Amino acid sequence: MSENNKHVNTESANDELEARNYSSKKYRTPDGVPADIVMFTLTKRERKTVTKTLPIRELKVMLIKRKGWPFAGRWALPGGFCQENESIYGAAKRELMEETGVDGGHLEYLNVYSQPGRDPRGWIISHAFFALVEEWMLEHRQAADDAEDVGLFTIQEALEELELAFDHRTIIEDAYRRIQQQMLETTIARQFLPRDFTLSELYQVIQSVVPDFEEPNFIRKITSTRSRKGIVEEVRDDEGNLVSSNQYSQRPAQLYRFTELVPRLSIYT
Ligand SMILES: Nc1ncnc2c1ncn2[C@@H]1O[C@H](COP(=O)(O)OP(=O)(O)OC[C@H]2O[C@@H](O)[C@H](O)[C@@H]2O)[C@@H](O)[C@H]1O
Repeated sequence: MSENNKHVNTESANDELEARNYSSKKYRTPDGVPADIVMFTLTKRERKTVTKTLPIRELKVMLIKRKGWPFAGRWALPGGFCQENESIYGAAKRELMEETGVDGGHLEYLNVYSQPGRDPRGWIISHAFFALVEEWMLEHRQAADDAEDVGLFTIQEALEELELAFDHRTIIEDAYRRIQQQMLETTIARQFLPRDFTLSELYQVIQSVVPDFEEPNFIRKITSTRSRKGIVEEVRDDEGNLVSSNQYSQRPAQLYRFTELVPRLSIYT
């Protein structure tokens, strides 16, 4: 036996011994690891006006009223405990499926919430995600056994008017900041728009998530500046003619769609 092999054998014998003597029971471990989801949707209501105009779009967050202790009667994010045989992402996906009946959609990791005392039941570390879902997905939601009531709230209502459970206010604040940032730096607006849309609709969607967004040269910038050109393209019919729509305006407006291009914005360009 070579010196090298001898070394490997002793090492694995040591490992085996250590594995046999190891017990995680000797240590204090968390009492639970839930996944919480901030589910955002953009509601769309047609206005009752004579002239054609854009519908009212509002960013809403879905909350569930808790039935039992802790925080009975308070509004909370949908969430549930991760089981031993699944990943945290898997638990979040399962929760999203239970709440919306839809498999898929935009689900993204937000942050971990581990402040001691955040859950009176013990050492419970929550991993939060955010999801962008379409309003119709939430309409089909059946109230789950553990939920008393479910509601869609504006961010202002959720943060300023409701008494929320656990540290869910902080989670919602963080998620809101994240989607505002993403709305300005990525093409997530596509999650809230039909495939073909006008640039006024895109502008409105951005503003409904980032209310202080104002760009007087929006159309010129999105269609012609070097860093943004190629993110959206004009819709054309089979003959190559431009397609427009007068659904929300008196005069027909050009339709656009997002391309597959991933914008790489730099602070230097
Ligand atoms: N410590 C625990 N670990 C694993 N499963 C548990 C635990 N406590 C209860 N459960 C199981 O989970 C079920 C409760 O599930 P939910 O109602 O989904 O959980 P909830 O009470 O809402 O707890 C999740 C919430 O805790 C917060 O820390 C977190 O932010 C999340 O919103 C119970 O019926 C029970 O079967």
